[in-house]
Amino acid sequence: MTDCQLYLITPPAIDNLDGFAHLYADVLTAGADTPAQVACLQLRLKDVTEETILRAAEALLPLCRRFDVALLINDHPHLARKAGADGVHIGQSDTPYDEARKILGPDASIGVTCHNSTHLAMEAGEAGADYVAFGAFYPTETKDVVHRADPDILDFWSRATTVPCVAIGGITPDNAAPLIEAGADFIAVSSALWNASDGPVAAMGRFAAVLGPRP
Ligand SMILES: Cc1ncc(COP(=O)(O)OP(=O)(O)O)c(N)n1
Ligand SMILES: Cc1nc(C(=O)O)sc1CCOP(=O)(O)O
Ligand SMILES: [Mg+2]
Repeated sequence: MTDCQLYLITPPAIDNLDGFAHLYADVLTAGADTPAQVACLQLRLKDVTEETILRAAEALLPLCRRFDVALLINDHPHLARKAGADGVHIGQSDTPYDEARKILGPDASIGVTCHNSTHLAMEAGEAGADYVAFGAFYPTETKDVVHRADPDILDFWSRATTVPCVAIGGITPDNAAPLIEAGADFIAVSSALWNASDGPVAAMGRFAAVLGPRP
């Protein structure tokens, strides 16, 4: 039994926004009322203009609202605010937490990358982060990762604090179980869903099976 939920991350490029929005709606429909119900979507577009990010947010936000999914924007607190998104995810080299909080206000969700460091996570948690993210747990082609994390950090973190933790990096339906068992509150997934050979909806079904029944 788990209350771990799915945290989806968009592909780094979306060529056909209408097509992607339809696919996203299908994924959310497949996940609705299942254990894998999606808690969050992070819009993570790289090497695109601010206008492109805002247009994507505008297309995806109504679907997020309809299915009660939080929309977070990667890297850009100003764009998150402009888009009316629920918050931002920032890394260690992005806008500092305090500045992001000033831009977004007290009600926004702000998540912080903490690699494999409980020290970074303590700093983020004490500053007020809504979640901390550990990774990469497995090899990934979505991003060049420097830091690798071990499930033990999830176990330690979930016993020691009440700040939610996200596990990220190469997570698939086949390798997610140790992270869920170790205490991840969310598993963040990109390529295992969007690039699944039998399609994202089928992959959603496999994540639902791994997450098991809700408590
Ligand atoms: C949930 C989650 N965790 C970690 C990251 C990585 O953030 P960052 O280190 O800023 O790297 P980029 O994603 O910006 O390339 C994330 N995006 N989401
Ligand atoms: C965006 C990102 N950040 C990571 C980190 O370790 O901080 S790993 C990663 C890629 C996540 O995509 P996939 O599920 O395709 O591996
Ligand atoms: Mg970043």
